[in-house]
Amino acid sequence: MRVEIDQVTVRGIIEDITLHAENEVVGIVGPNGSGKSTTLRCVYRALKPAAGTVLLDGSDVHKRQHVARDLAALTQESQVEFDFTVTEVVEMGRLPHDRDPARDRRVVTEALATVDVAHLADRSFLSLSGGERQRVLIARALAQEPRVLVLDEPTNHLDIRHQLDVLGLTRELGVTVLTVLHDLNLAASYCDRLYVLDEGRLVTSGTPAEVLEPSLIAKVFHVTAHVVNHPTTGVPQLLFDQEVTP
Ligand SMILES: Nc1ncnc2c1ncn2[C@@H]1O[C@H](COP(=O)(O)OP(=O)(O)OP(=O)(O)O)[C@@H](O)[C@H]1O
Repeated sequence: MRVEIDQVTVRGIIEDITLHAENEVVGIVGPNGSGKSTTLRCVYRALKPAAGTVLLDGSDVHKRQHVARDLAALTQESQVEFDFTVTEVVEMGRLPHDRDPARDRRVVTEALATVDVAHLADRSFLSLSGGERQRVLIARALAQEPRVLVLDEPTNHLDIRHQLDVLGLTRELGVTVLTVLHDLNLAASYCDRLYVLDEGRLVTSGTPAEVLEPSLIAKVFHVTAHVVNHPTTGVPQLLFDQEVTP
């Protein structure tokens, strides 16, 4: 599915953001407070931009019906307030779809296994660790069988193995994935293209190799970076000096 964010402005926070993604993994990176989450909020309809549009396959997300059948979001606000079991939480992902008990069960079981939480199926969500909760929330998003997956820092709380698992999975899904990532090396490894935000504006976009170069890193993040190619994948990775530039 095609996602087009066109000249979106949220007053005082982001200005004139344009971003396109279609059946690829697109990363949004940038310093704290640069407007990454705000941009995503306009996509999953938590915010209506003051100007600009967000289109899903050409139709305005704010006017479209049944958006939850197409789009799932794992957000900074994704929470479970009550004491549901893990299975119940993941089953919530099926709510946008017409009921089909056999299929629903199969999809939920598969989602639990995919993010390695099947063994927690009967546990209370509120009793889980931070990383376990995060994986269950990812399972809920997968159970929604979205064509667009919006992820705000999906690797939060995850150990390195589960970070790699979850990001690898986003590539295998073959759907449009829009993800905010703080770890630039993970972004370089798993994203087809990156958009860099700074102070609410789009600075540049392109493939990780095009975008993640030392002068851009210095300008946007105020650190000195060296680019090395990963010895087995050849993907550019960054090594940082410890000093922070003013
Ligand atoms: N509802 C709001 N009212 C006022 N300011 C807001 C609101 N939402 C966000 N902001 C401000 O807008 C800026 C961008 O916030 P946003 O959460 O989009 O940044 P971010 O790039 O996702 O940051 P981080 O990396 O810290 O998660 C921040 O300075 C934030 O304090």
